Amino acid sequence: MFVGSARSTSSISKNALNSVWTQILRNKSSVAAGSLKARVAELIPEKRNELKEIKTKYGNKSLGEVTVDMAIGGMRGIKGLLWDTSILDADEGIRFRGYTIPELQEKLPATIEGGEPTPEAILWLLITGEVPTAAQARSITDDLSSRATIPEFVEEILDRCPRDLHPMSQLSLALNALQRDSIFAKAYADGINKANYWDPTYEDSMNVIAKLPLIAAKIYRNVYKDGKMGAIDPKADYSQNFANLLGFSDNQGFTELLRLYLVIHTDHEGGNVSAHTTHLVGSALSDPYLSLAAGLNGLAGPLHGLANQEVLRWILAMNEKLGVDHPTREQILNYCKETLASGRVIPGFGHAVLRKTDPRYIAQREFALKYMKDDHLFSIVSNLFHIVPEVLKEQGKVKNPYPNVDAHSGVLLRYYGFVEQDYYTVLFGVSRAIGVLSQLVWDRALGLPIERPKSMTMASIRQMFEK
Ligand SMILES: CC(=O)SCCNC(=O)CCNC(=O)[C@H](O)C(C)(C)COP(=O)(O)OP(=O)(O)OC[C@H]1O[C@@H](n2cnc3c(N)ncnc32)[C@H](O)[C@@H]1OP(=O)(O)O
Ligand SMILES: O=C([O-])CC(=O)C(=O)O
Repeated sequence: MFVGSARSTSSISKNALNSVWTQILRNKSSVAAGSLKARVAELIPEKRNELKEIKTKYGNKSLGEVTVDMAIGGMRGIKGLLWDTSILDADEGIRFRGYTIPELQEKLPATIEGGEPTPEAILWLLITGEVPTAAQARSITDDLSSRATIPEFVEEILDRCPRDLHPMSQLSLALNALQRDSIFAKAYADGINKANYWDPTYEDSMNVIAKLPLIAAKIYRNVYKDGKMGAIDPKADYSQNFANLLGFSDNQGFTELLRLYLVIHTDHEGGNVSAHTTHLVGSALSDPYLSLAAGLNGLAGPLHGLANQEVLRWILAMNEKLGVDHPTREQILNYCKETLASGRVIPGFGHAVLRKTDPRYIAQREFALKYMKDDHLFSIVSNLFHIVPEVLKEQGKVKNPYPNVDAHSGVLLRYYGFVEQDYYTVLFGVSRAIGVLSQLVWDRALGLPIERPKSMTMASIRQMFEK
């Protein structure tokens, strides 16, 4: 029996899986009226028609030129993906279904009066494109907590992991193991009609999102604490439950930070490594567990999500090296120059698409100004905000010298006593799941095909232009 579960967590047997799927297929009317799933079902014909119309009207139009530099340079700037849940403007930053972060903070339901919006609310928004009412957001809370169980064998796998196996590797391992219970994989094996792929994809995606706090907290409690964990409280929201499971139940500041963190990290259009990988692997009809695990393996890279652990490590290493808590401007400048001179990047700065300060950084800065303006590490982050861009600009090659989302998060988490920086990317992964799985439901609903771009050899590029 898994300690974090709200109800029996004995492994879902083959028969149980069969009956879940049979129920979904036979009893569509069991989808509660007004639920998120019912809304998705209503939107699907509309969206399929919209895509058909776009293909008919614009199918043979060009989205832009592809140069040899683009093919060699990480496909930067190539418009080659369909991704509806969010879009990034190089100067303005991210919009989630058309809304900026301040707009989300104004419009999405919160748990506390005037507080941060909830991940449940953005999940509804990302999947439907519609701002949920408080009752709709609450229905997601209830749905997720009713799905929040994990089988005993997954718990055992995590218990057997050595403590020095990186938390992101453990997360990926656990997701791959949970795949045994994929409703999509079962439905595919049973010969589901492709028109219905979205349904088990939705079920798997909601299950994954619901189970992630349990898995993530289990990893945290095993690696850094005594391995014991509380239970899901069906009355609490997703972030409160996650905070409880991690062992931060009395820390309201941390829970509120978690709400902000889990909302702003969800999605960053389709081309980033974690989103693109989830989409790519999903395009082979690998189920949501396998697709997300692949995406999170990409998130675990230091140029992507892992930068949020690297930033804090880098700041703390600076303080240790200098033997001070409040380094001067000159000391910070020299430390940045030393980092660059040793052939390393300054973590938390630069971006493949953004060309201005990341609005997710600004949202976190505002949170810090509200709740922890006198924290000494926040003052270092504020100094870096001004100093690093100067140093990077001097180099003359960095396209965006400004801070990204990862430059801030570690210092906020540490302020609330969440000090284990090697774990931070797991929080990012829990959040990113919400965005990439929302899109995955639409990938299957819209019948998007297997992804397979053309590659070139050096010889074939020469041949094209040297004839
Ligand atoms: C959630 C996220 O994933 S946000 C990004 C998190 N990652 C980081 O913060 C790591 C630090 N930043 C970086 O390494 C880069 O800015 C990236 C990976 C985010 C973007 O990479 P690119 O699109 O290739 O950046 P760009 O075109 O500006 O790179 C040009 C050169 O500047 C360098 N550069 C870019 N950012 C930095 C930086 N923060 N510090 C030092 N050098 C940098 C690149 O390494 C590259 O050098 P090279 O020509 O010798 O290979
Ligand atoms: O957009 C990117 O390439 C990286 C990023 O900020 C994210 O995925 O959140």
